Amino acid sequence: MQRWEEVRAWRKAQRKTLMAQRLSIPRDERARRDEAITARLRHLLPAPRGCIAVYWPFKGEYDPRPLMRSLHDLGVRLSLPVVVERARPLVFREWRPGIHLVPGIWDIPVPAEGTAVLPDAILAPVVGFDTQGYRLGYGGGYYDRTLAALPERPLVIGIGFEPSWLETIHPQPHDIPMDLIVTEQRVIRIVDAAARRTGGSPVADCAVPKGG
Ligand SMILES: Nc1nc2c(c(=O)[nH]1)N(C=O)[C@@H](CNc1ccc(C(=O)N[C@@H](CCC(=O)O)C(=O)O)cc1)CN2
Ligand SMILES: Nc1ncnc2c1ncn2[C@@H]1O[C@H](COP(=O)(O)OP(=O)(O)OP(=O)(O)O)[C@@H](O)[C@H]1O
Repeated sequence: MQRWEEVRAWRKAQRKTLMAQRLSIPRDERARRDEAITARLRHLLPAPRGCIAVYWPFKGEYDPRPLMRSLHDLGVRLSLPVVVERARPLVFREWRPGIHLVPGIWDIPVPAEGTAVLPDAILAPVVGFDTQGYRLGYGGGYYDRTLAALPERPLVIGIGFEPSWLETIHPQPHDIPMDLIVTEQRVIRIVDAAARRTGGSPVADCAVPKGG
């Protein structure tokens, strides 16, 4: 599959299947999977500094709200994505427990106001992910556009349930691979994500000590 029209139609069908599958997970089973993901993320994200972009869950995504509260208590600065303009990069606005949220695009709650922050790490909910670390989202291209526009590359952590795996999403030039994928069963590090993202080699990304 090469042509974008073909890939786009295929992705649309995959989204439909994966989302229906996700929404059919029974409530107690979902709670178990959510807890397992929360436990993994607590191990991965202990730093009481830095700024992490999270999200307000909808359509059966992993619910990061318990994690958000505990990270906040640890002193981590959190932010939520806001679509300020269609087909433009996302803006991340600071979130703290109790702040005023208003319905954004698709009625997803977003901070009513607040300054834009640049996250060091982004938790990105996925509809699907593939064996090379590429993300299938809702078709808006928002995360890809945002990553392409950010001045510095944050760590991108894709979050989803095990049945969201796809062999390939048929990556296109605009698709940016994630660094880590966390599911209820495992954490997968995408070894060459950074290299594929910049088009360089992994070696070129390493700091080389001067004079030796
Ligand atoms: N919880 C959560 N919040 C999130 C995201 C997310 O994935 N999860 N987003 C992550 O991106 C952003 C919202 N994403 C959106 C993605 C697509 C469309 C949208 O309008 N889609 C078109 C279909 C496009 C196409 O198929 O060509 C539509 O529904 O008409 C809207 C919002 C920001 N907030
Ligand atoms: N950096 C970019 N600049 C301009 N357009 C982009 C960029 N990244 C993605 N797009 C466009 O956005 C659309 C994204 O489609 P794609 O199937 O990759 O979305 P997605 O990753 O599933 O969506 P989302 O990230 O919103 O959940 C495509 O039409 C693509 O051309």
